[in-house]
Amino acid sequence: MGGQVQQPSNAPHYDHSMSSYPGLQAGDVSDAAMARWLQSAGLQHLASPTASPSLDPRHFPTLLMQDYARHGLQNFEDRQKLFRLMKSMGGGMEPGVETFSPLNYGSGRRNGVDGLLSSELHGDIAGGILDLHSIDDVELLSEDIGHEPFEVSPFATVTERGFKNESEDLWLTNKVPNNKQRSQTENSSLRSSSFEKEVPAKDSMMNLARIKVVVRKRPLNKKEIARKEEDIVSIDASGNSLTVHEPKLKVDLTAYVEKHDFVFDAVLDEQVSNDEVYHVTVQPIIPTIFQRTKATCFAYGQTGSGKTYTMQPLPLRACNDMLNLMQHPTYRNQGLQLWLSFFEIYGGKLYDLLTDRRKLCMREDGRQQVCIVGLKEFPVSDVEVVKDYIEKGNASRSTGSTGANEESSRSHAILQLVIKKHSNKKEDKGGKLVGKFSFIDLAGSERGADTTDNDRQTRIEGAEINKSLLALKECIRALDHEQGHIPFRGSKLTEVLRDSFVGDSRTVMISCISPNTGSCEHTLNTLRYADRWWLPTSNCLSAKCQTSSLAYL
Ligand SMILES: Nc1ncnc2c1ncn2[C@@H]1O[C@H](COP(=O)(O)OP(=O)(O)OP(=O)(O)O)[C@@H](O)[C@H]1O
Repeated sequence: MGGQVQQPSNAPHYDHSMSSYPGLQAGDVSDAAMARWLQSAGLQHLASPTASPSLDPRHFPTLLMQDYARHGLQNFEDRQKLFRLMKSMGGGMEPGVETFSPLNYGSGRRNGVDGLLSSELHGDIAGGILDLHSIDDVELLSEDIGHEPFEVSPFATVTERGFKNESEDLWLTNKVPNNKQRSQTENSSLRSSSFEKEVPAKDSMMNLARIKVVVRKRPLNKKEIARKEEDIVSIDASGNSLTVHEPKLKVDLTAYVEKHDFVFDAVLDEQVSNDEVYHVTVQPIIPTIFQRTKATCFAYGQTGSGKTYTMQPLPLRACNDMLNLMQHPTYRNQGLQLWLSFFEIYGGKLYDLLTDRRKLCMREDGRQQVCIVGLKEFPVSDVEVVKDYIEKGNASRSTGSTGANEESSRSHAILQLVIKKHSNKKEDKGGKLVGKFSFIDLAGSERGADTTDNDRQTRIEGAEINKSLLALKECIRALDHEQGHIPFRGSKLTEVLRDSFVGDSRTVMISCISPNTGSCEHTLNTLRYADRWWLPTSNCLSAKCQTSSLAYL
């Protein structure tokens, strides 16, 4: 995979200043030159009028970004070639294969494809693709809140300057903060909450991408450094692309490095703090929870790649922001209450992590709403209490030792924060659901393949985990393709998550990766898993949709 694509000497030169899109305009390049250029990347069939009658090669660079899915570029290898070709158009692209020399790639920053991908294109990646069903099990807040709650807010102007600039912009533009922004967001997190005095405008809330994929790279750990392992993951200065430098051997045993490029909504390097992860991923979604949204944040990745490290602080911060937002005049007298529950899926069964691992039962009601019978919800009005719940729940998780992590999670842990609206009426026993945020620390992605796991129980666990991760991917893909049938029943995990994917939902996936040479294969698998969520569909052709569709190997 990822073979070398050399830009031929007769390749057309693209003047990036020519248009808003940094490509050429129709007619600038002859068909023959374009054909040769495509041929050089193994994409000659795209230049052939018979292969794709409606594709005019002269428009090709523009189409790459805007319409390629319509023109048969769904083939995985073609997309890979296309991506490399585009990257070579961006200039400064090194050949895909380089002679291997031991060096630390992780510390270097490289020019990537950012010049090709406008900030606009980085935005609302998959708008609408999950909005298949509307659900009616949620309680709308009163008219003035449910419809235009923020227009009359005296804080609206402040919001434009405050919230939007600090957090939402990071979300919308998919930029990882630079050092200056980092210190600003760090400071903002030290203020107890961005939402204390500010509520974002409804429009800006609803403009948030429905799905966001963020990659987080952890630093090399002591063992890896002691083994003199290399850091083989370099992150581009643009903050949304990375390169994996895979060490390989030729048949004649010559060492070389194969480069694999990926583009995501955001890529966070090893220096990024948990606070920054929160600002980039979860924080912008918090206000939407008050607008009947169901949000989900996953951490996916190999054992020991930092999923738990990444996920643990997020609900705590989210609680803090939610509680602060509840105190805002807009919501203060609405009878809202925050509830917390924490359970795990282990071996296809559900256990309550806050009530001594009591076994739970999942049921569907007549409206196909998921209900976890026996799951205890705790009211939350103080962040300190949440800390205790998280610690208690994590201590109850099924863990074991693997080759990669001594305290490895063997289950999917799901912490849910639910906002309910309570009335004084007698018949209002449990309150009506307003919105929900699920935080999911998935079990290690490679559990079935860890060769040091040689006891039967661990292998069975691994098989179950792999099954559920596959099911999760299938569901997202089905939703993405707007297929009528969503295979939620493929695993307990997807059944439980069913209501979080339909209706007005927001999903953030944080792919955690280990940077060491020994994890290269798992790292590539993690990045491919995250990427393949984004297969382009005919209904997902907005310009903003294309960026992530190009994030593949
Ligand atoms: N970004 C990071 N910065 C510093 N240390 C980290 C980072 N990410 C992970 N670690 C450390 O790496 C180790 C493994 O992390 P963690 O337990 O979160 O992995 P995991 O992906 O949850 O593993 P598993 O799937 O086996 O549970 C921990 O000791 C953790 O503190």
